[in-house]
Amino acid sequence: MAKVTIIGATGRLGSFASHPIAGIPRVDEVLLMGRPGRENLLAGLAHDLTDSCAARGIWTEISSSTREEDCADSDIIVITAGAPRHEGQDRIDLALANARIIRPIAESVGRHAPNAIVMMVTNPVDVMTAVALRYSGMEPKQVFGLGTHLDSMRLKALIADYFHVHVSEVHTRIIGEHGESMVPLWSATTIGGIRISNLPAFSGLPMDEMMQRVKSSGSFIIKNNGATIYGPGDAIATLVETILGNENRILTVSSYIKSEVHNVGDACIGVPARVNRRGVFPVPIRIEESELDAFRSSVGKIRAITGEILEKLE
Ligand SMILES: NC(=O)C1=CN([C@@H]2O[C@H](COP(=O)(O)OP(=O)(O)OC[C@H]3O[C@@H](n4cnc5c(N)ncnc54)[C@H](O)[C@@H]3O)[C@@H](O)[C@H]2O)C=CC1
Ligand SMILES: O=C([O-])CC(=O)C(=O)O
Repeated sequence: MAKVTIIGATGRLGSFASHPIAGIPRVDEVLLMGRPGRENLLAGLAHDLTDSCAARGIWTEISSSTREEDCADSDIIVITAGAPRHEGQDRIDLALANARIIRPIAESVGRHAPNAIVMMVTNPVDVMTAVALRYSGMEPKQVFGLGTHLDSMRLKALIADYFHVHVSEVHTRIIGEHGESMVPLWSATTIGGIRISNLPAFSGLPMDEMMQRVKSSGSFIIKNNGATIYGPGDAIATLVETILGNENRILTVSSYIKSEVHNVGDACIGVPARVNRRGVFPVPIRIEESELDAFRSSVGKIRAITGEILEKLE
């Protein structure tokens, strides 16, 4: 059984994510953490979530705290603390302000829960994953970000809709930045195990429109509904379940890569990784030349921004 801690639990995403996480059978304890001064909010949330467990007929212990040391003994720590973007902003615009929030959180997690697996969600997620890795002092396999997993799921749903097939028949992947420079791997996209380029309807596939839709999903939802909650919340829960179930699924998460993709690396970025109870393990892959050029440029962008941010934090 496992303890999952959510840091940033009073926020819109943190509070929603706690709901599916509390329902995962291998989770027996959920700790909702927030900043000092938020005790009442956290207590109310914990009480409501306890009621939700009762209504679902499950027994998960829900607690709340503003004391850093209480994250000790966590198996997984999900970090959603930090500012969200507003209409018109790019995720990258949040980098310095959120890095200043994530640094002390990462230091505290490294001190109190050095054996946990840390899932970074705060944006810009690739840069924040690097900040968490640096300041927690933990190993790369232990610290990863939600990366392009949600983007990959968004594309998967669009492809399933276009080909009129069940979503589980579609395998696809977006790698690179969780942001403008993300790279769809059309060469690795299959339906029922068949490459989509071998299917008759492929010639009409509106690839550019689909990618535009994926890239603008976050801003569309923020503009119309204030925040993205259900998509990322359930994506977070899927990852928690994959880790605790030691499932060895290949999911596209932000991990530190040295040179796993055609010698491109030295950044935390969305890549296919094997996810299990010990953490995340990027899978060395070969991709097509045009995809590689785009991935190289995405890695270059994130490496440069990460370098600037880490320098400013020193
Ligand atoms: N990677 C992804 O796919 C996604 C990432 N996000 C990111 O998750 C983060 C949270 O989003 P929301 O929950 O919508 O925002 P929110 O504003 O509702 O919640 C933010 C949370 O961060 C906490 N916080 C703010 N400043 C803090 C500080 N100085 N120290 C400690 N905690 C602090 C707040 O108390 C609150 O709990 C944002 O950075 C957002 O961009 C959101 C959706 C998807
Ligand atoms: O768009 C945002 O700012 C939130 C996010 O990362 C997403 O939903 O993809």
